Amino acid sequence: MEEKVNNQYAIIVAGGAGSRMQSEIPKQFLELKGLPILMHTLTAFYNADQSINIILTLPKDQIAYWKSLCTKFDFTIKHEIVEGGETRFHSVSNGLKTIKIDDGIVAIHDGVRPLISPNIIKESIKQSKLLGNAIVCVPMKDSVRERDEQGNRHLDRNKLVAVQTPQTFNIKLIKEAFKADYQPTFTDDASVFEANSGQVNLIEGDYMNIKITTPEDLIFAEAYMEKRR
Ligand SMILES: Nc1ccn([C@@H]2O[C@H](COP(=O)(O)OP(=O)(O)OP(=O)(O)O)[C@@H](O)[C@H]2O)c(=O)n1
Ligand SMILES: C[C@](O)(CO)[C@H](O)COP(=O)(O)O
Repeated sequence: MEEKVNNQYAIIVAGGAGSRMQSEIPKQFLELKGLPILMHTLTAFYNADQSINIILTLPKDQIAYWKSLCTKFDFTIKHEIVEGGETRFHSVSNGLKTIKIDDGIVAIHDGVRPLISPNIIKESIKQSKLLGNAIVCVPMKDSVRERDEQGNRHLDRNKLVAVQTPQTFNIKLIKEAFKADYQPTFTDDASVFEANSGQVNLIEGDYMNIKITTPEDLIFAEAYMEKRR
């Protein structure tokens, strides 16, 4: 009998230093409601679909620390650990290299977005299977301006969205896109995909799915988590 290949992957990128958080340990390991941020994130993917193969990128010098946290918190969700790279792009690239199949989907998600809901993960997987990719975003709430050497000008926010993760892709197509040389404008995976002439499909996200970047984000995240419970 032919063996059934599980072709759903998630790359959780947590290879950063968290310099804007200015904490002693990288922000992905800080505790929220008594559990390291990264454990909340991995749990959301596990709750969305237990069959997803989870790949976790970590700074090389933090791998032993993460393993010690897994023991301390008795964290048993299965995942493969991969060394992160110099930038987010390089961490994603390292994760993609460990996926040996082309026929399937991969959801790429920031480790520091622990409030992602399992329902949005499921929708992102469903739409990427139908359309080749699905990029989670939310409508802009603030008024926005563009500025450069010439000055600054109003932009129509009705045409703008704030991009979140997960960003989910057909594995073959995103691997192809990540063969590109790194550009500083590659701040997410959709921009890499688009540069390889890929049409990006947007799906509705959730304002609670914040990226924990600076200290005040921890306060919002705690409050959102409390509300969810
Ligand atoms: N070399 C890098 C840099 C970032 N990331 C990950 O990408 C996500 C989003 O990046 P960001 O919030 O900018 O994290 P940091 O790079 O850690 O933060 P900072 O820029 O403040 O140092 C995080 O989960 C981070 O760990 C990564 O995997 N590898
Ligand atoms: C991928 C991302 O979270 C989408 O909003 C964001 O672009 C990451 O940016 P950062 O420069 O790593 O903070």
